[in-house]
Amino acid sequence: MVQYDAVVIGAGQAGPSVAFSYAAQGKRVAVVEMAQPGGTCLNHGCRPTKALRASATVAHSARRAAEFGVHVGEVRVDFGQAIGRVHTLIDGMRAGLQHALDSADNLDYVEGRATLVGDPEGRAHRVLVTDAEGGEQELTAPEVHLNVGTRAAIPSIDGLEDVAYLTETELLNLTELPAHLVIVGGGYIGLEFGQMFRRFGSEVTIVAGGGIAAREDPDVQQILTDLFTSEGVTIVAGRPSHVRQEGDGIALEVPEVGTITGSHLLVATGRRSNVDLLGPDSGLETDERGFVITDDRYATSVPGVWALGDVNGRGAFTHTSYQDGDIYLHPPRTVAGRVTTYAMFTDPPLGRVGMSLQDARDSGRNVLKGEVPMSSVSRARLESEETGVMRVLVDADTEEFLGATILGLQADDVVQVIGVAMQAGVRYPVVRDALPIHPTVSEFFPTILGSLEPLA
Ligand SMILES: Cc1cc2nc3c(=O)[nH]c(=O)nc-3n(C[C@H](O)[C@H](O)[C@H](O)COP(=O)(O)OP(=O)(O)OC[C@H]3O[C@@H](n4cnc5c(N)ncnc54)[C@H](O)[C@@H]3O)c2cc1C
Ligand SMILES: NC(=O)c1ccc[n+]([C@@H]2O[C@H](COP(=O)([O-])OP(=O)(O)OC[C@H]3O[C@@H](n4cnc5c(N)ncnc54)[C@H](O)[C@@H]3O)[C@@H](O)[C@H]2O)c1
Repeated sequence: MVQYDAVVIGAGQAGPSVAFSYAAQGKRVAVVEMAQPGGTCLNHGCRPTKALRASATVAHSARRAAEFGVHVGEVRVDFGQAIGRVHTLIDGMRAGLQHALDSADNLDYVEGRATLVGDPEGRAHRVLVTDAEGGEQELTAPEVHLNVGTRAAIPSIDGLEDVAYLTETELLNLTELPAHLVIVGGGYIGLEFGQMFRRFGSEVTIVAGGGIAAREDPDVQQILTDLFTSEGVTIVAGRPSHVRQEGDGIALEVPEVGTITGSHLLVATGRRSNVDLLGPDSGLETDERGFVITDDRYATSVPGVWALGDVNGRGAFTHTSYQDGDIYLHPPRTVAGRVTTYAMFTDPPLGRVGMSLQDARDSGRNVLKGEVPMSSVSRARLESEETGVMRVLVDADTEEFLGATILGLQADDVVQVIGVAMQAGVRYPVVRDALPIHPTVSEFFPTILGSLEPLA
């Protein structure tokens, strides 16, 4: 049994920063990781997908080059090379983190799956670590920090377990381009991968229960549907009832549509919490979705155990997870009142913060709406990127920002103008009257905020 001052379980976004900070204060810390340091984001999430997206964007721009008076000849995608670039980048980033974990004083990096095995004497938590060969060691500490994240939630579809389906992890390990990628799920993962693989040259069919980008406003869903369709992606609304292997490929029965066949099947139907991997004796209270319940400084129902990142259900993004670590390390900061700004990295991307139109209608507040189509935004016109819309919602009585939906050029960055204003409690006339840079997308916020109308 090895004693520590703290054990961090999971080397995702929040865990390493807590561990490095503790170790720098002279506390003895163990970081237990069952897969690879960097967690989902670094190894099979944000970073490899955005690196791969960069190749897809280049292919798309090259195909459009003649529109801009640039002639590049035939565009040929070498998927092996594109994915090789991704792995080189990611391996380098992971090696940097691994080196930092291995070389920090007072910090032990322990490979294996951690289970919480109870606290019979009420003094220290016991963490059992089982490595890939079945070897076990026990660690004890008065403090345990959970950063165990989530994994792909696999829907119960008849026959699914008998076919070679992919999650994002296996998809990113392909070295050859799928001839026809069928994606179940039209959320972030389905749309980001769907557009990329289509731009690489795969046939792509998205089977979206509830439609694509189901949480967004109908006009946003329609713009995305039109965009994807124009690029040759097939979108069908429905939920597969049955899946089977058919020759080298797969066949899905979708009651609303019929049979869909493809060479590869990606399942992208949401995430589930990894709290179950901590074993049956963790004693942690969870919500109805299986996420760990915490207070505003991440304390769980078990004294001396904190939960940071996706596993606490307070965010589902790298930036929320990373910030959990930062907030935790800087008391008396709390997560209460955090404004979560986020983006879906289609091209063009969708930037979101706060209320959608439906949320605003449901709020019962006196809401004003301002919007412009991207086709009116001069920067977007100059770059021939006219797809999308900029929309801002404010409270007419309090002048607070309520939300923004920006679909279009640079929306992932542009939306942060409103996100920061909301977090800072800035009233909308301040942004309306601020001086913007020309020609940028953000320069349209004063225009939008100067022409607000009551929400119908
Ligand atoms: C394809 C994809 C694309 C994404 N793109 C974006 C994006 O562009 N922007 C964005 O903000 N977010 C994105 N996300 C979401 C983002 O990856 C997650 O929100 C983020 O990684 C959560 O970080 P975390 O540290 O909370 O958990 P994770 O990154 O999941 O880390 C948890 C770690 O804990 C380890 N672990 C779990 N249980 C145990 C155990 N019992 N013992 C030992 N170790 C354990 C896991 O192996 C893992 O390394 C994407 C996700 C996916 C899947
Ligand atoms: N850009 C980003 O920040 C980014 C990118 C990728 C992933 N992520 C994170 O990963 C999470 C998971 O992404 P995701 O796309 O898997 O989930 P999601 O929740 O965004 O979308 C899943 C979709 O699958 C549909 N669905 C569920 N079961 C189905 C079934 N049986 N048949 C057909 N459709 C079905 C749902 O209706 C939903 O629209 C996101 O919520 C986000 O937190 C973030």
